Amino acid sequence: MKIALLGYGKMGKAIEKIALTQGHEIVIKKNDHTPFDFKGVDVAIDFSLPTVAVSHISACIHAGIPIVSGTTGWLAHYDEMIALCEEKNGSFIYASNFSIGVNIFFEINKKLAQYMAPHHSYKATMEEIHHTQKLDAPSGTAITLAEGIIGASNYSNWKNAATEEADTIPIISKREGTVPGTHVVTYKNEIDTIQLYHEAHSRLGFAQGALVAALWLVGKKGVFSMTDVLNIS
Ligand SMILES: NC(=O)C1=CN([C@@H]2O[C@H](COP(=O)(O)OP(=O)(O)OC[C@H]3O[C@@H](n4cnc5c(N)ncnc54)[C@H](O)[C@@H]3O)[C@@H](O)[C@H]2O)C=CC1
Ligand SMILES: O=C(O)C1=N[C@H](C(=O)O)C[C@H](O)C1
Repeated sequence: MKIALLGYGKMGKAIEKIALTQGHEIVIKKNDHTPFDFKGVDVAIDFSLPTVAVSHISACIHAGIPIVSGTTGWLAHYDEMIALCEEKNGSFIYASNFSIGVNIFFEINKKLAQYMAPHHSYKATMEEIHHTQKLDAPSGTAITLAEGIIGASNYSNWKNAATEEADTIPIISKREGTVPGTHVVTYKNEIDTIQLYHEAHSRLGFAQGALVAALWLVGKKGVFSMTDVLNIS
């Protein structure tokens, strides 16, 4: 496959490394606002900036190029991109986290939230730890985890702060060194504590998952998610 990397930073480079070993070709490495041309591109993968992702997704959909985006922090425009993809009969996947481990974690998180829902004495909290270069907070993964709990319980909001509000999940964000990504979901009452913990050891899982998703998307039309790609849930 001929792949366009829209954003050639830590993730773009990690994806390139795997793609080349599998015989794919990187035909675009876009790292700034310089205009580019999609000629000969089979699929595009966007890992750029929260302020840039929407222009990448929109350009790909208009050009009829399947687009996988892992950039976080632009979700205020998600519904707009879905509508555009449907209108133009495009091909689009967004995932806050492409690793298989985290996508399994997402499913367990939803199931645990269902079990915990009747037990009001437990308070849910979340912590995410990432490297100091990360621009957005909370992480996209933490937002997906919070939405998973909200969809299966009496919680109706999340807040990126410590809060005692009964209907709100507090998400604490920490930025430390080069941490690739750690997420912890905790339920606690006076009697005990239950925790779900995921720690990425490197960016390999994110990069592998994004490449799998990109190859899967070629030839398909519509808006998809990692649950479609991995056939889980
Ligand atoms: N969904 C997932 O599994 C994962 C998502 N991410 C997200 O992906 C995004 C990128 O992460 P990293 O690669 O670690 O960041 P990074 O900062 O290493 O790379 C971003 C790159 O975008 C480039 N860029 C800036 N302006 C641009 C423009 N106009 N067009 C194209 N590229 C431009 C920068 O020069 C930089 O090289 C972040 O939003 C991060 O949260 C990161 C890891 C996994
Ligand atoms: O910025 C990162 O590095 C990561 N971002 C994603 C997120 O915001 O959840 C995924 C992963 O945790 C790494």
